[in-house]
Amino acid sequence: MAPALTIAGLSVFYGRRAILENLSVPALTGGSVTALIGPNGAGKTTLLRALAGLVPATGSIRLDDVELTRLTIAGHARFVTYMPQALPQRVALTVFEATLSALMSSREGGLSGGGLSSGEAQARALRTLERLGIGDLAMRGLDELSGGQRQLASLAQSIVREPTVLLLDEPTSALDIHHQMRVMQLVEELARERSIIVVIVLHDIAQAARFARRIVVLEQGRIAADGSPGEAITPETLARVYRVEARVERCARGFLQVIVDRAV
Ligand SMILES: Nc1ncnc2c1ncn2[C@@H]1O[C@H](COP(=O)(O)OP(=O)(O)OP(=O)(O)O)[C@@H](O)[C@H]1O
Repeated sequence: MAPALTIAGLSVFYGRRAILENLSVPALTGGSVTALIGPNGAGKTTLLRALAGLVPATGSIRLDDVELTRLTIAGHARFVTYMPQALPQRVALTVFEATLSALMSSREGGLSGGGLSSGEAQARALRTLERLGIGDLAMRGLDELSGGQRQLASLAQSIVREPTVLLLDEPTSALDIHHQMRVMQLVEELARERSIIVVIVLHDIAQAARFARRIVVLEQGRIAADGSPGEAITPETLARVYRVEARVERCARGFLQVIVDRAV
């Protein structure tokens, strides 16, 4: 059965300020992508960090029978991989070495790489780079990559682990359109193939609608909409949450398109 992640009554404070207050999200299930969207400062990164166990939170985050809020950071890492927006990758490793070492550390932590031989682990690391279209960067140093290439290398390190829950914070923000599509296609395929629960923060609403089966719209730490792209992305929601006048239309292939006319 596909895994399910359920958030109930979740609160996160920075100092005395509530960033998320009593937030509940019905089960996010493995096998498809959920996009988390919303304006700057809405609390999207804070929510991902709470799910990854990186900020203190009260309330409940259940992954099937496991209460994640009771686990240590290392305990979280057995189930959850989080790719942050900022990429601290000025380290003296090649792209291949960094990908392999992410996979090996996940093996120690009990993730899906657990039963792999070192040959199989190397093959999986290379296959991940190839699926992301960066096989040619395998032997390049992380410290000699462009911003977009570094983002792709960082993604490789997250997805190679094939965690139960994959949290990606704006993973396509530095990428050209070819690589944006490639990443989103791969993430969607991996979710389906491995029943991974993928939660991805995106600012590109059309991209979110194209690849996510479910969209959660966050506004000032609260859920403003939650549903299929057609349910969650409406001119009314966009006006209320983003303060824009926008049209939501379907292209010839049936995908939602958002045409923003002006900020209001
Ligand atoms: N370390 C921190 N200390 C205090 N306040 C913080 C901290 N990190 C974030 N915040 C505040 O928490 C709120 C939510 O921030 P968060 O980064 O979660 O928003 P976001 O939705 O991811 O925004 P963006 O789209 O701009 O990345 C913001 O008001 C921000 O100023």
